[in-house]
Parts: sequence; C-alpha cells; structure tokens
Amino acid sequence: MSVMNKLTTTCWRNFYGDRRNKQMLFVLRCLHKSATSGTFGIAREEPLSERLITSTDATKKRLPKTLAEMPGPGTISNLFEFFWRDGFSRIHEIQIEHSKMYGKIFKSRFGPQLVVSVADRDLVAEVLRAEGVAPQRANMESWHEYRDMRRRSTGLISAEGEDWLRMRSVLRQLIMRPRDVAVFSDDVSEVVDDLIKRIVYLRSQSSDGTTICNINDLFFKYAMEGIAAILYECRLGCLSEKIPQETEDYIDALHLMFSSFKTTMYAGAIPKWLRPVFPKPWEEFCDSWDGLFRFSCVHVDKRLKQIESQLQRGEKVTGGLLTYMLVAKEMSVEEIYANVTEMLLAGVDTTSFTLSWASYLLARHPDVQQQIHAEVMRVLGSEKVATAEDVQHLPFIRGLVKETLRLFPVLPGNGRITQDDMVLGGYFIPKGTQLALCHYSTSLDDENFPSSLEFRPDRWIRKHSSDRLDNFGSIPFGYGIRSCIGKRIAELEMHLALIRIIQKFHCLRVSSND
Ligand code: HEM
Repeated sequence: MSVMNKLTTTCWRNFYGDRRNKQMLFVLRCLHKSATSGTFGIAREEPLSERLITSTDATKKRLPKTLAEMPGPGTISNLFEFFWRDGFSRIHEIQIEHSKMYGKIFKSRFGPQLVVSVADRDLVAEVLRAEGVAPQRANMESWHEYRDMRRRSTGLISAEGEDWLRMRSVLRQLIMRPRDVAVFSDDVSEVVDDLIKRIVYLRSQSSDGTTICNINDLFFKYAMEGIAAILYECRLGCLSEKIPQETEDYIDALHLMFSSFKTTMYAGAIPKWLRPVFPKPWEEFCDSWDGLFRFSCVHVDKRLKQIESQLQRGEKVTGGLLTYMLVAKEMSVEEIYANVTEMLLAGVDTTSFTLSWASYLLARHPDVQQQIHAEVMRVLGSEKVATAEDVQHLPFIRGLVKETLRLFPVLPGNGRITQDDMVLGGYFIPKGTQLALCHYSTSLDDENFPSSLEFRPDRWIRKHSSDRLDNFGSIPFGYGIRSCIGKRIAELEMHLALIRIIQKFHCLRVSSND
C-alpha cells in the first residue's frame, strides 16, 4: 500500500467509515448548507394565473400544471423523515430517494412551508439561466436575525438586493478570475510548505511512522491558514505545534458554528415562540457568530491601524485583499467585517472536506494516483514548487478536484427564492417559491455522467478542443451571478496542496517503502 493509502485510509476508516452513509458528516458540518441548500420556505399553492390560462391557443393545449398537482411527500411523512429519522443528516440521500419516487421535479411540505426540488440538469440550467440581477438565496432568516440583534452588517452570503449587488461588484473584481487569484499563489505556497512539514512531523510521531489519523483536522487547519493568509494578510499559526490561543478560540467558534448548523436547521423548523423551550441551538448559533466576528474585527482593525500610520508617515500603502478593501473604501468597515467573517467561514470546511475526499479517492484508486503522479512528474518533477500558472498544464489535477466535487459535493444543493412567476418542467411556479436545486442527484445521474458512481478524473479532460464538458450536471460551486465567489481561491488552495502531496509522498513511497 502506498504512503498515500496509509495516510488516508486509516483516517477514513476512523472518521467516515462507509462512503455514502457518512457523507453527511461533512455535509452537515459545512457552513453554507443552511444558507444555500433549500429545505424550508414558504410558497402558496395558487391556482394558475388568469394570464397563463387565457393567453394563446397553443398555451391552452399545454397548460402548465399547478403546484397542487406536483407529486411529492406530504407533511406527515416529511416530519417523520426529518425529525424522527434524522433527515437533516441525510439531505443528500433523501434528494436521491425522492427524485426516484416522485420524478425530477417534486415538492416537499412542512406544514405551511413548501419547497420545490429540481433534480434535473436541464431544469436546473433553465432556472439559473433565467436568474435576474440579484438572485435571492433561501433560508437566511436566522442570519438576518442575528445581524439585526447585534447591529452587524450582512456579508455576501447573507445580503440581498442592492446591498448584495454592490458588495458583489466590489469583490468580484478582486477574486473571481483565475488571474486575480494567481497573485495569492506565493502566500498559498508558503502555507503548503507548512502543511507538508506538519505531515512529515505527524507521520514521524505515529506508531508505524507513516499513518496520519484525522486527516480532516489537518486539512481543516490548512484551509483555515490558507484563507486567512489571503483574507487577513497574516498567518494564524494553525499548522504549528503550539497554536496561539486566539487562533484556538477561533477554531472552537468555527467548530461550534459547524456543529450547531444541524441544530440550527431544526431550530429553523421550529417556530420562534418555541425557542424558550429549546434555547440551546439559538444560543450556540449566536455564541459562535460572536466568536467569529470578534476574531475578524481584531484582524481587520489591526490592518486598519497599520494603514493609518503608514498614511500618516506619508508611506505608500501596498497589500492584498484586505488592504485594498480598506483603502478603496467601497464598502464600510462594518461591511468589511461581515464579508471577511463570512468568507472565512465559507472557505474552511468546504475546501478541507474536498481535500479529504480527494485524498481518500486517490488512496482507493492507486491506478489513478499513479496516472496523476506521472502527470505531475512530467510537468514539474519532484522538486519544483507549483504556481497557479503551472496548474493550467496539469489537467489531471484539475480533473481530480472536479471529479471529487462531483462525487462528494460539499453542498448537496443550492436554494433560491423565485423572483418572478415561471413555468418549469410543465408546472406553474409562482413568484416567491423556494426552489432546491439538487445537484447531488444530477451529479450521480448516469444520463449526465456515464457510470456516474465511478471515480474517473479523466472524464473532465478535453481530448479535443471542441469537446464540450457538461456544465449543469455538476455545479458544486453553483452557477452564474450568485455562484461561489471563492471558487478560484478554493481551487488554488486545493490544487497547490494536492500537487505537493502527490510530489512528496508518492515519491516517498517509491523511494523508501517499496
Ligand atoms: C470546495 C470549496 C467550495 C465550495 C464547494 C463552495 C461552494 C459554494 C456554493 C455551492 C455556494 C452557493 C452558490 C449559489 O448559491 O449559487 C457558495 C457561495 C459562496 N461561497 Fe463558496 N464554496 C467553496 C469555497 C469557498 C471559499 C474558499 C470562499 C471564500 C473566499 C467561499 C465564499 C463563498 C461566498 C462569499 C459565497 C456567497 C456568494 C454570493 O452569494 O454572492 N467559498 N459556495
């Protein structure tokens, strides 16, 4: 067994056990889930609008059906599924089960609340292509409530309408394109150096000298250090032997946030007036946000002070993302606090779980590991430190990340509130309906990806320049104007880490273990 296998399989046995059963572990710990995957929302089952019924003869012949006619589980069975059978931990499985039972568009009811789930690639494409200038995310009420309570601003994840549009247009100029994030390549590389040192150290401490347990903890710290290096322009020391106390506190706040998501989802399903009876989820939610904001404010304020004194001394101010935001003043300082806090939250579990799954898949598929290793050796050799530029010449590495996210998308779906009436899949969907776009189902559909359960990173490699690779079957970062703004940062962090791990540990296996 290769070192890579040892590095990962032991940990996976401990941490996840069975592949499908345990995907919930990371799915649930992920930040965005309550923010983006649709579970609850309110829509009315209205009769067809007069306009649609009477428009033209052609329309009359193919009258859209009403929501009342749409199949789907009823309230009782849903309540049973979610509250009795721990459905919030199995949203991805339920998505697949329900789409098999009810078809590619179905509704789920929770009392007065209704969600229309869309589990078809073309219908998902139709929804996302028709989005307006400021698409609305679902299930953000608890986030808004906290911000109002503490008089804090919303950030990109939680903001809506004009506020969102304004902040998005500032940030998209800075981090949306590969060439924008290439400037962070050296910072990320330094964090990868520390990751490799940490792996070497942990291996040396293990009883067999090769195995690292709890690899996800390692990737969690790597992802946190990497995103903080970009967002705060400083190092936190997550990968050092002795982690600074304020960083430990922040890690605790993050863990609390991720672990309270499930309870928060339950809390979201329970009416507010029941909070006095079940106070814990809401208290934990507020505590963790307090901790996250506290930490971000410290770092933003520190940089702000440095900039002010540089300016007083008449010095030129240079720096990265935070410096730009503080100097350009296109957002208020409160908005900057909110955005760095949300981005840090968004950028840790997502990236770290994807790295864990990628390592697991490589360990389980030594043949693929071998092919990827060969590509890395051919392009870089064992010593050259990869840059963002090099990744363009490593299609297998890019395919590895895409295929990992297809099989194990960190978020099983996206949530949207429709901003106009629409007809979808033959149904009339009124404005204000909550949609759940089920890309876990579409990613594992053989129609979209032949032999969809097989791990084949090469399916993402273009053999000819005219090859069209599917876009909407697998959209782990979402699509369009409200898609993940951190996609390029996440890819940079994952690509550079995986390249170096493959360079270092595969080589170790060849030279010392065999
Ligand atoms: C593997 C890594 C990641 C995955 C799979 C992922 C996935 C997603 C998804 C599915 C969405 C929702 C898109 C939609 O609603 O259409 C999203 C939104 C978002 N993500 Fe990520 N994400 C990742 C990493 C990151 C990182 C590193 C950052 C920080 C820089 C980040 C920041 C955000 C923000 C701020 C939003 C909200 C965007 C908006 O509403 O305008 N994400 N992400």
